[in-house]
Amino acid sequence: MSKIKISAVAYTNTKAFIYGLKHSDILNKIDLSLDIPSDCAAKVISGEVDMGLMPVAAIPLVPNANIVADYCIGSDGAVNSVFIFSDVPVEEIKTLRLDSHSRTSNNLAKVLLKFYWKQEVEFTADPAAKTDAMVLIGDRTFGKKDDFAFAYDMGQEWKNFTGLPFIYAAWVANKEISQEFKAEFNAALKFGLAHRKEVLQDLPQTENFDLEDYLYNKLQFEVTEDRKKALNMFLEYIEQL
Ligand SMILES: C=C(O[C@@H]1C=C(C(=O)O)C=C[C@H]1O)C(=O)O
Repeated sequence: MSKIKISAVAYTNTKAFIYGLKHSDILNKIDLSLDIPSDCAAKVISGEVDMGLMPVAAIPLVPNANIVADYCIGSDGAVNSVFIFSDVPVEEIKTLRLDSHSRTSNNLAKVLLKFYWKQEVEFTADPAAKTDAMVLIGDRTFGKKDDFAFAYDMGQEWKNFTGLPFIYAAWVANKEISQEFKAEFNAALKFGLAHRKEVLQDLPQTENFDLEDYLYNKLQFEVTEDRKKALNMFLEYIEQL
């Protein structure tokens, strides 16, 4: 049987899932690559891999997209790794630099600025551009919150806007995946989440950042009904951008 090709996010938020996959027999049935989120999306879209933990904003671009696991990268309010960092308060943001690693959070910033804060903002993907504010996600944000005049946690801002939790990345396949494989995959992810203590022990200490709080409280990993509702709402907002 040929192996199922999988791309997963290379950030700390995915370490428990990777721990689960590596401590399960499923490891022999998959071909796993770890990538930045925008590359996960590109690989699932192009068919280079069969499934990936990919930014949900890219789901509409995936042929035959289907969510194949009960777990995700989510939050209910603040997530502490998805930010708009800004020199000015949000009402004064005129220009914003997007994060080349991101697909979901770049769109979340656009949705929040347009529909929640009602700001007209010019966006750029040029990493050298000088702007009022920028989107930054993942491990590169750890401990950076106090370096900026304003730090907007977009998980929290989405909750303020909609009252809902959020889902940043989901396990999405571009083809039919067997029930048997899905069950084994879910069990491996669940095992990893149950062993976050071991995962924490292996992580390098990070200054000004509470990794335990991040892995146990800020990040939430279940695909709940409210999170699905948030996903549909988010994708509808993206269509109206
Ligand atoms: C919570 C996070 O969620 C992520 C944000 C993503 C995005 O913005 O496209 C994609 C995958 C997740 O890693 C994070 O990276 O900090």
